Amino acid sequence: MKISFIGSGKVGAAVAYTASLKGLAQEIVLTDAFSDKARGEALDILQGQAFTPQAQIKYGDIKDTAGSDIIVITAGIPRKADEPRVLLLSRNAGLIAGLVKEAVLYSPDCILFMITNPLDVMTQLAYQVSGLSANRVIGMGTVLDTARYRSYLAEQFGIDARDIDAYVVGEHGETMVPLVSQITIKGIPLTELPGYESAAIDRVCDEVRIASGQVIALKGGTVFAPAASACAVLEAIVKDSNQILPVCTYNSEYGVAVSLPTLVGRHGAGPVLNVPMTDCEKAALEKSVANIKAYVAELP
Ligand SMILES: NC(=O)c1ccc[n+]([C@@H]2O[C@H](COP(=O)([O-])OP(=O)(O)OC[C@H]3O[C@@H](n4cnc5c(N)ncnc54)[C@H](O)[C@@H]3O)[C@@H](O)[C@H]2O)c1
Repeated sequence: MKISFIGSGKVGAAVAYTASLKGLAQEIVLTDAFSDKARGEALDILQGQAFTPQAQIKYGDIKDTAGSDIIVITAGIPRKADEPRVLLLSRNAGLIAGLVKEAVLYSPDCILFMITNPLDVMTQLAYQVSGLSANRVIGMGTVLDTARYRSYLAEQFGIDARDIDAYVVGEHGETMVPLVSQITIKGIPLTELPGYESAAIDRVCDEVRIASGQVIALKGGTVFAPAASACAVLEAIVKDSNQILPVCTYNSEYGVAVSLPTLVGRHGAGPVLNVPMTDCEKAALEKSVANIKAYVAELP
């Protein structure tokens, strides 16, 4: 398994490091517009190899990514705490279209894993310009928002986050939809928990919506939770586990890339699974999809 990173900034480097700790690849290639950055991050990971799973850790340019099984796109300009992710659209669209086309030339059989924001628009763009089938262009989507949702619910109710089934769907952005009606803990409805109160869920949903901005304001960027979330997706692909993750893929029903619970395995993503929703949640998802479509319409 060869995993290459286009962009070795804060997130790219952290995902590569986490992937190396999990032993997800035999070969990891780091690239960046600033080649010294890629080289520095690769050497830093390499120098810990005496105590981590063995892999070839390399740096280079796009040619060195040739024959990759997975290409992770983390290049681009991140947002500031008070900026919406969509502000990055004009900054990142041209850059990402060029990088995706070039990467696929060298790795025509790859799975593209998009992390650059605005995530949904960049996933749609990558699908359009790559020529790859929809199942091979996967955005991190609301996997990170879902991780935050489960983590905050776990903290609120004093339970293990891994026991919680709860999803955030829709846009990885302001109109994300934390699904409240279907939250279960190992199959038991959340409403059965001692101490359950609906106001607490509302507070958690509000916290999830502002979670990213809060971390960016405090430390300049989100790094560890994105790395854990990205590696959950990479692991599902590498281990062909058919795990259900709310990744972002082009959805023919909606006509745009959007995040919904989806099976993820060695073939990539799909099929998308039907999650029961209340009328209110369905309406919020429709609004979120409309928002993504409006942004996609702004693509040059
Ligand atoms: N989808 C998510 O859940 C999620 C989470 C966190 C961050 N992000 C996004 O990931 C992206 C990266 O964030 P970051 O914090 O690592 O930013 P960063 O500024 O630390 O890293 C970006 C890197 O991209 C590189 N780069 C720029 N142009 C390039 C090019 N043409 N070729 C190769 N490399 C190039 C830069 O040199 C830099 O090292 C941003 O768009 C950010 O918003 C997404």
